[in-house]
Amino acid sequence: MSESDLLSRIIPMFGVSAFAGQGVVVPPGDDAAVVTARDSVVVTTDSMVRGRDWRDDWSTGHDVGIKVVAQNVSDVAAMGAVPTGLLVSVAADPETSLDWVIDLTRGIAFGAEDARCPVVGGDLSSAPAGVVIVAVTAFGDLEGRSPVLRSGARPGDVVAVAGDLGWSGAGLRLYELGLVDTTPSRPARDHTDREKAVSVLQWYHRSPRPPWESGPVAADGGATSMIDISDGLVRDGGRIATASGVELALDEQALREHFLAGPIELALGAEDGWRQVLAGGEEHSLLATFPEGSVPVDERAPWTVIGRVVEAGPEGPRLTVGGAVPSVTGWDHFAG
Ligand SMILES: Nc1ncnc2c1ncn2[C@@H]1O[C@H](COP(=O)(O)OP(=O)(O)OP(=O)(O)O)[C@@H](O)[C@H]1O
Ligand SMILES: Cc1ncc(C[n+]2csc(CCOP(=O)(O)O)c2C)c(N)n1
Ligand SMILES: [Mg+2]
Repeated sequence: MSESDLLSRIIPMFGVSAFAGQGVVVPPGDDAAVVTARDSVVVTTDSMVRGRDWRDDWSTGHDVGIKVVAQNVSDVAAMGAVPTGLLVSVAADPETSLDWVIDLTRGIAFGAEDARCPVVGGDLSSAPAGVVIVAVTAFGDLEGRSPVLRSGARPGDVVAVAGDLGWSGAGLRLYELGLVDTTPSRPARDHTDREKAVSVLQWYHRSPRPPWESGPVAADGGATSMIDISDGLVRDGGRIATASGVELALDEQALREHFLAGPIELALGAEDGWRQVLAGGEEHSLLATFPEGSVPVDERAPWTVIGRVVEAGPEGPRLTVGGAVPSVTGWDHFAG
């Protein structure tokens, strides 16, 4: 199949016409798309690489599509913005099956629709044997809000999370332990049955649905800093601490109660599960700080208070859990 044949299959799947009038002036198909922007534009990019970010024996093309959209939309949300457009670039070994590419496209289209955000273009390229890379760029609109940076946390603020912690990391760990779940639809959250707990965690690892709507809610509520948790609570919380020059003093009891108890502890046990709560990557939940008394009340995706911001001590900016620096550090692509 030629490149233009493939594009003529892919582009209609994005159904951009549904978004006509919502900022897309020229849809995919020309040299570039044209979109309207009312204000400063939020822009971010995040890619996935076969073998590094997913394995074909665990994830379908559809899963990869959902996940790469989620990663990008959560970065937009972590600034306090709503997503307004996506660009999708695929570099694939020509042996990659057409079915896989179509499945990937369906997953991207599903994620984009869920985020109410059009795919406005992209690129197709071939890659050496075995290589498949999917790269997404996302645009966002702050709708008049000030961007929420990593650097605004102040002593006296409370630290809160929207979404779960450790689910994706626990799902990955369960795959690594040899459990293979390919439940086709989203399983119910289960706190009593181990098999169902395994299934829901592996599902979240394959196709996360972080609470990205909570980003603008947090910004409106006066969040002083925010980040999406892609490399684990400890590493990403540490980024807020460093950027803000403060200590994030997290409450071990609150973390264990809200995030370890339940599917993670059931599926992995307390010790391994706790590591995932602290250091599991790819969760894309939102971590934010708020002035005391202004944590938003959002029933759809509640914010859970997990600690406080305090002045940095002689050790400098850092993140502590129960008063100590955790021994786990989180994900780093290059740390080996
Ligand atoms: N190759 C690069 N060239 C220029 N800037 C980069 C490059 N890679 C990353 N950055 C910038 O460095 C910062 C941190 O990047 P990183 O990918 O760690 O983002 P993140 O938000 O922490 O992670 P994630 O994207 O998984 O949520 C971002 O501002 C990003 O734009
Ligand atoms: C096969 C396979 N091995 C390991 C992982 C785990 N993993 C990959 S990237 C990442 C952090 C976020 O990266 P980024 O900062 O690039 O978004 C994590 C935890 C996986 N998903 N699949
Ligand atoms: Mg991020």
